[in-house]
Amino acid sequence: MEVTFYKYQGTGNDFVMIDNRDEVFDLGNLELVRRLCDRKFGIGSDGLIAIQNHPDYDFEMVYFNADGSQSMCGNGARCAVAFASFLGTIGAKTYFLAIDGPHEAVLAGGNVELLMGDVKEIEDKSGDFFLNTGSPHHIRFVEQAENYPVFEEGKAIRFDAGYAPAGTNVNFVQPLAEDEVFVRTYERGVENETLSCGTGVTAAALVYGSQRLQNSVKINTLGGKLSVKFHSNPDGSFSKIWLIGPAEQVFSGKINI
Ligand SMILES: N[C@@H](CCC[C@H](N)C(=O)O)C(=O)O
Repeated sequence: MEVTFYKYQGTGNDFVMIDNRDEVFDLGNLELVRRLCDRKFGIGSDGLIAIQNHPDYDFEMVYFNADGSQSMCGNGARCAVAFASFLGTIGAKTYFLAIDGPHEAVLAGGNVELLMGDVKEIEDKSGDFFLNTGSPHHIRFVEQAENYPVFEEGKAIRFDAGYAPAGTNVNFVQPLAEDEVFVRTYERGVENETLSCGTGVTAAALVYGSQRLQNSVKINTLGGKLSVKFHSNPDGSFSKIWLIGPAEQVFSGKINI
């Protein structure tokens, strides 16, 4: 069967996008997900997203990492909103469902502004930090992210016994100014560094912003710029967390599945 796919990228985090409102794509076929994401034998991407109809929301986003595992994807969700807009199923504002629950998003000035789920707490990990922004993230501050061995160190922390069996994504964060950081991320499920990770930069912004008493943090990644705004609560939790940045369609095509 021939299926039309679309390729999207959000600050270099790239996704195969499928319009699955007619449910032609079998979401149980993880072998197919892995093949489509494969950069040699398939289309090539960090993950695959299917947009589905849902009775209570504008749409449901179903996200898979390139290895077929599932979690929340911030950049993917921004791309899914841009895709839903391209399909004409939403206006400038939307309310949709992802694996971690409901999200609002706004299309404004070429960006997609995504309301992330509330975050309960930041855990101290002997000078590093851990928090869940829809996906699990380890945060380590480094002086020079540019030359840091992100793959080697990231892989070691991702598979550390302390995070087993689920594992974690790992972010290396270099402070640039009181309200600005550079972030490089090793992603679980891609098992490599990606050019940007939305839930990762959100985690980095919450940790850095709460240390510097900033509620808005500019983010630089290898794939481009994002920003994160949030509200810090007295009990250590965070709410009204907005991840803001570009999301664009790169190309579309047809593939036999
Ligand atoms: N790239 C994503 C994160 C995707 C999920 C992650 N790899 C995991 O399995 O936890 C993002 O933009 O948030």
